[in-house]
Amino acid sequence: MCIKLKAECMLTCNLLSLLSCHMLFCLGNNMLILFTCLKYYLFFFSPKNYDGLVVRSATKVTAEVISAGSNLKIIGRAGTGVDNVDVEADVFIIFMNYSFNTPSGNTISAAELTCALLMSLSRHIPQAVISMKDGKWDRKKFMGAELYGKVLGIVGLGRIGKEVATRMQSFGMKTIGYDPITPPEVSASWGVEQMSLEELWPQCDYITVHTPLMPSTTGLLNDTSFAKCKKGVKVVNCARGGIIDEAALLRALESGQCGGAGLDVFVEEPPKDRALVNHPNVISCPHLGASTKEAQARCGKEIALQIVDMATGKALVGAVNAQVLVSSFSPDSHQWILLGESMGRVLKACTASKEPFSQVHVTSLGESLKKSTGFLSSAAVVGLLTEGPQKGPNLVNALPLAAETGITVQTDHKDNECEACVLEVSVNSRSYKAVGSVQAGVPVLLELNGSVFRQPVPLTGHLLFFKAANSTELLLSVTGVLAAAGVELQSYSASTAGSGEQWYCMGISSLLGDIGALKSLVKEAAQLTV
Ligand SMILES: NC(=O)C1=CN([C@@H]2O[C@H](COP(=O)(O)OP(=O)(O)OC[C@H]3O[C@@H](n4cnc5c(N)ncnc54)[C@H](O)[C@@H]3O)[C@@H](O)[C@H]2O)C=CC1
Ligand SMILES: O=C(O)C(=O)COP(=O)(O)O
Repeated sequence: MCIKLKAECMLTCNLLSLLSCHMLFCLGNNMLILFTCLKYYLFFFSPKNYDGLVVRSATKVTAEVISAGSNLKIIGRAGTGVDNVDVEADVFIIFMNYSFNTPSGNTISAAELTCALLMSLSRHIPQAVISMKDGKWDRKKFMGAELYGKVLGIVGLGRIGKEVATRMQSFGMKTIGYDPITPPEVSASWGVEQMSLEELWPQCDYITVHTPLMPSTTGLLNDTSFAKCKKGVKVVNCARGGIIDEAALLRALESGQCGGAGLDVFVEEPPKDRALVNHPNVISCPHLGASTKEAQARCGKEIALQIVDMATGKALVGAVNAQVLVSSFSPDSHQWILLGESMGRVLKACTASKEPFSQVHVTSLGESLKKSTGFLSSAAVVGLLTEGPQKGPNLVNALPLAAETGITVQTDHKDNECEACVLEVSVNSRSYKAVGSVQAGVPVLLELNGSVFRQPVPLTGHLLFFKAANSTELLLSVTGVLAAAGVELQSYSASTAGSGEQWYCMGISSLLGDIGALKSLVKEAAQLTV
């Protein structure tokens, strides 16, 4: 048993050797993780086959991708920015995936590339290289300027901003900066004096941005802020395309307000509009900040360890619903989760009223299920909220989703001798109840709305439930309807004869095309596939 890996694209393969050694030996689960940095991996792989997805920045993990991944439990971002993962698409998605990233793994690499771009801008190195390859010897054209004594403005004083600052200080640059969160005394301890952006713009010879891309940082450098800068200011963007407004930058380059730009990132990658890339004062890279052997090895190792930790129940402090998710990886819990979900589906199908549930009560019975009440209730709510066979709520988002739709979920535990799960729901002040257990590794239904089944009902395959008055003809009539519809009876269980009506459950070869055919024979009927 192991985590199986599928890698897409050569760039991710170098992660793989590290990842595989961690994953293959650490886990007792059978998970399939897809590593991809292909933008359109969906066209090649069906995400529903995977338990996990590990991406770099090029793969856009959209709401569509996430909802197509019905088995998806984890999205790992082997890198810093998570702007390519749509974690806030809607409530079905917010809690669905336990999303990791490896923020410090590529800090040094991104910082070094930033410094390289700053140096290249000051001495026109890339342009000089091209000119030499053209057979020229143009010493005048590439007159540069020292970095020594110049002022570097760093917008965003997080991990990368700090590393850039300390490196550029060794060139004798004065480093000033702005960050709404990093305290000024902290940045001062590594040599960066903080000030407002209004104060910062006019002082800088060079500006480098190191913030995430967010609404508040989109277009941080725009026409207005460029106008406040020193004429000829040089800028570097190794963070995300759009933090420096691309149209404003082009205008500033053309007017000479901006003397040069070093760009590793673009709003559109690769950029279709090549005006910036082709500008003589722009030097650019195809998003290479994290593309070093060391950064990829670190990010690969970190994401692998994070996934292993998650799957083995460690390092989950502060994660929403993490315990539920962890339990879903444990083979022991798996059948109980299936039970909870199946019971939810049975009660939903067998509830005569189609009104929404207002209250759900889940009780775990038996010492060994003491710690299972949480995931049993999530699983039961998944079953209760699932509409048809299509993908709906899942273990992680079920409880928040129930709360949002006004359903109160209560849980309880009782140290009975037997192990069982009791699910009760209220609809319009009527309550419905199911009791189930796992017997010989199979989820079974023991009781439905007060009727105790003589034989536990295995909750697998196609099931037909009906409630009817106890009579000798009933079974013959029902099997007649099944036979007429070409449906085979595979198993049968009746509840103990109470007074009057009883619940029956039949395992059938396929669902009836028209359950209404039973109308004249039974009081209530429902069919479902679990
Ligand atoms: N080119 C590449 O290959 C790479 C790019 N990156 C990008 O670099 C960015 C920064 O990475 P880290 O330094 O590791 O992140 P970080 O989270 O350590 O630092 C970001 C800093 O930006 C600050 N910030 C947020 N809003 C701001 C605003 N309006 N003005 C000024 N500062 C603001 C935050 O307070 C934080 O201190 C990432 O978000 C990522 O998009 C990261 C790695 C590689
Ligand atoms: O870590 C980041 O934020 C990056 O931009 C690096 O992206 P990558 O993993 O190289 O596609």
